[in-house]
Amino acid sequence: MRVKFVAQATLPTEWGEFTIHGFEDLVTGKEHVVLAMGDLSAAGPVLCRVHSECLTGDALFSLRCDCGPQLQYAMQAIAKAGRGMILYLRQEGRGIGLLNKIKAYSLQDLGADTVEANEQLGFAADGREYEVCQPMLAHFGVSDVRLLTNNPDKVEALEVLGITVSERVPIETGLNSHNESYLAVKVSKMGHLLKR
Ligand SMILES: Nc1nc2c(ncn2[C@@H]2O[C@H](COP(=O)(O)OP(=O)(O)OP(=O)(O)O)[C@@H](O)[C@H]2O)c(=O)[nH]1
Ligand SMILES: [Zn+2]
Repeated sequence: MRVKFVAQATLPTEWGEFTIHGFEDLVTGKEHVVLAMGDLSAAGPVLCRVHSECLTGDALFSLRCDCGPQLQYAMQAIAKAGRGMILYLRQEGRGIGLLNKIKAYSLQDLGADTVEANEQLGFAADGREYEVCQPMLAHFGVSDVRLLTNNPDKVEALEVLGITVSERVPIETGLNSHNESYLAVKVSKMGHLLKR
């Protein structure tokens, strides 16, 4: 088994009451969480966000990226729908870890873009993997999702795992003057589907 469910509790937020479910990743040792709301085992695809950890954006209000606003948007959308889930995966910095992401930011301060900085450090542009999503979704009896993402690779990664992505729901938010070129590179080099 890839993950072990450990505990759950209520998590009241500004937008409504979620439940938080903690999982131990038995391959990486990471502690992942799911925020859930509503009856996930009911019929019909579940509104779902697979969010990769970004300490700087999710918790420290950084304007370098769009992660914080995307997380808030997803929580609000799920609260509005009354049903949905966020898989919060601890793969910081597209899998390279927090300290390497800070090294990458340092190279970006000198002119590299988000992809070049990773490559200069000897990493792939995106080192994330999504295998852990399959057993986490299965824990909730979910096999069909409406996925909040702009990243087609993420849709494909879930489909390869046997998860049905009935719909890709765009999550375009958080544009500011500091992340404009960063988001443009996600479109031009990483294939993200952003209209702006
Ligand atoms: N290495 C690196 N990681 C970054 C950088 N900016 C954001 N991240 C990480 O990227 C991850 C989020 O990935 P994104 O590319 O923003 O978006 P996505 O998850 O692929 O796609 P969406 O579902 O549309 O949000 C988080 O783990 C962030 O910590 C960066 O400049 N360098
Ligand atoms: Zn971020």
